[in-house]
Amino acid sequence: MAVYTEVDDTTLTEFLSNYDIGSVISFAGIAEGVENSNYLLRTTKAHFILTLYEKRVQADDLPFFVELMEHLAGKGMNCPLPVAAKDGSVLSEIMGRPCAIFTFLDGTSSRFPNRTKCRNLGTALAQLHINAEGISKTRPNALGPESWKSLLDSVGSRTNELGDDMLMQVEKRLAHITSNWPNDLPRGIIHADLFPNNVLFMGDDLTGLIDFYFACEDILAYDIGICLNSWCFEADGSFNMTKSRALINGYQSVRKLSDDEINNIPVLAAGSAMRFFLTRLYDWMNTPKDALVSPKDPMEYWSILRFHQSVSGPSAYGFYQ
Ligand SMILES: Nc1ncnc2c1ncn2[C@@H]1O[C@H](COP(=O)(O)OP(=O)(O)O)[C@@H](O)[C@H]1O
Ligand SMILES: N[C@@H](CCOP(=O)(O)O)C(=O)O
Repeated sequence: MAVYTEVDDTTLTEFLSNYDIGSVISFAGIAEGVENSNYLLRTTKAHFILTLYEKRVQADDLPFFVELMEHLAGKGMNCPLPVAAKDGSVLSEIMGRPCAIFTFLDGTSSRFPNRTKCRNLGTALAQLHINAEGISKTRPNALGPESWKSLLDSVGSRTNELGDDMLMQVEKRLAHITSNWPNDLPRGIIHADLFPNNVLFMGDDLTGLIDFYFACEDILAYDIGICLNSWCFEADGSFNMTKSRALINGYQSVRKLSDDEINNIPVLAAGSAMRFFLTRLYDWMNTPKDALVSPKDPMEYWSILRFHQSVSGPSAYGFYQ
């Protein structure tokens, strides 16, 4: 379960005395998630989420994430709002970790979202891209293409534990992606981790976007690649073009893609698959066997990557049909 840092009752009570959010009814660690520790905090006033930042989140980036969530919520998007303490601050510290309290969003995530949810996700993604314009802070993508080679090198020959010649194969595919990477597509703030577990629904209605801790400035259409990979592949590894078309149509109902963006979808989706393959590979090799959180399978993203490098063009995703 994703609770890396336990919070004891005395520390919690002292911490909450800085907020005007009612008295605690219950406080429990949340099993989902892999990056941070999250607690569901129920008080006499409302439900909240207490997040303690762990692993990949840099404390210096927190003001950007907080501004982004406040900015998007201000534009009417359903994303968590940071809750200010009595002194007006939203970022704090507990058990030696940076932390913040957020509003709780209703809804549940789906492991295998249907076509309607895919369309609604596409619409929300485009709204996020447009609504994020104008925020004052920015953040480069710490996990962008220029970071991939050093991530792979940090695992090195242990990559071959995944299969014969795996290191060489990854290097070859990585070189192919980076040498074809587009550098003149529209850029903006992207979510960069909008997997189904980070999107909440009631029925098929999208009720919330969460987990903005990989958000950064990058190619907008790269975010579509991330979503195609995490929303449109079935449990058996097959690509579902009906879902892909729905996602893309939802996106384009808000923000039209240029031909240049569309033609680059295969390489952007392959790059996204490479990024998640590499972080999963790193975690696979570096997570202690007795850790509370199980690392995710890198090979799932290897097979997704191979799909994108085998397609003949954007029609494989439902474009121009
Ligand atoms: N604001 C929120 N409202 C409702 N549930 C939330 C909220 N933030 C987090 N959660 C719950 O906590 C889980 C883990 O959160 P997440 O941000 O994905 O963690 P991590 O950053 O560790 O991946 C989510 O799957 C969701 O169940
Ligand atoms: N989505 C990433 C891992 C990050 O997990 P999250 O719970 O923060 O979305 C992956 O699947 O590799």
